[in-house]
Amino acid sequence: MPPVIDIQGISKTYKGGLQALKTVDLQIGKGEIFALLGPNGAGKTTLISIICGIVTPSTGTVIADGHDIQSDYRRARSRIGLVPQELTTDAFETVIATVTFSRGLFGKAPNPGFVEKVLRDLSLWEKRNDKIMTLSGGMKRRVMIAKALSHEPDILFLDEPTAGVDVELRRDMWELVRRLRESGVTIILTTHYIEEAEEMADRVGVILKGELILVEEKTALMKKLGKKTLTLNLQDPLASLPPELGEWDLTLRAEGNELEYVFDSNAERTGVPSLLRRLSDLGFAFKDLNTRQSSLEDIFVSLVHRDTGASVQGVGA
Ligand SMILES: Nc1ncnc2c1ncn2[C@@H]1O[C@H](COP(=O)(O)OP(=O)(O)OP(=O)(O)O)[C@@H](O)[C@H]1O
Repeated sequence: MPPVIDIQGISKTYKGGLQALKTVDLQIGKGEIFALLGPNGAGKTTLISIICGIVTPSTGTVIADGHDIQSDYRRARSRIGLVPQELTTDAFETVIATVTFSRGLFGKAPNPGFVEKVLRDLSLWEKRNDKIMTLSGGMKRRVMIAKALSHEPDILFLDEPTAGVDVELRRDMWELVRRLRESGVTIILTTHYIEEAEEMADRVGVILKGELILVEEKTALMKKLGKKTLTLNLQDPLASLPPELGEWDLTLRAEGNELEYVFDSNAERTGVPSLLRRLSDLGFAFKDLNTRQSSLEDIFVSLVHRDTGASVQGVGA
């Protein structure tokens, strides 16, 4: 099946010379949930804006649902719904008028039944006659999604969909995204909440300094790069790491009360049994132990560190 979005050789240098995107090639399949991760300023919004035809690329082509976003803009754009990062709504209009008007902008015939369904799906029906300025921030964000869905797009972009919304609304949005995917909509989202990508995405792309450094199935990524951490709660605290334990990658935490060992869970020899044996030989007793699989966030942070040597800002819940 051909991809629903085909990005070939896209790059962007803004006026003034800043290269926001190096050459990006990416194909996204129909019905996929694709999460684009990256620190602030990595180029996520630039890439989304190019795919949606809002920013002109310096090189390359984007085909959305069979239509070239530049030479066949209107048809390509009509297939796409975009929920931008910024809340941009007509504050004095009612919810229903705004969403109905958005549909008209794409040349779609009026369909009050469809608008009602969108508003009900987003729990906005009760608020349909309220002016947007009177709504809470979370409700306004729902209105942005309703606007983006008003013309029945089959590709939906969500740029930081849950930034600044409470946990309950975030869960509601995840549920909505899943329902949309079940109805065949392809979803591309950018997020700073890695938990969001971990929860929902089929595939993950990591963008750093304008470069797409990795695109991978989420489960494969977590399996491949995932590490495990073994934590031992010591009976008696240690002042420092004994040199006899030098062959293991250990860290002393909690004022010497916890010994942490990070290991590759896919490796043939994890080093766990030999570590436990050595501890016992040395007479170090422990009260408890547990292991934890690394999260997508751990993986992301280590990737960013590896590539930039810098700390990651603005990442994480
Ligand atoms: N219109 C513009 N003119 C010049 N430079 C721009 C413009 N828009 C973005 N940039 C620059 O391009 C780079 C990428 O920005 P972009 O907004 O795409 O990043 P982002 O990954 O979406 O970041 P964030 O997570 O902060 O939203 C940044 O250095 C930004 O300052």
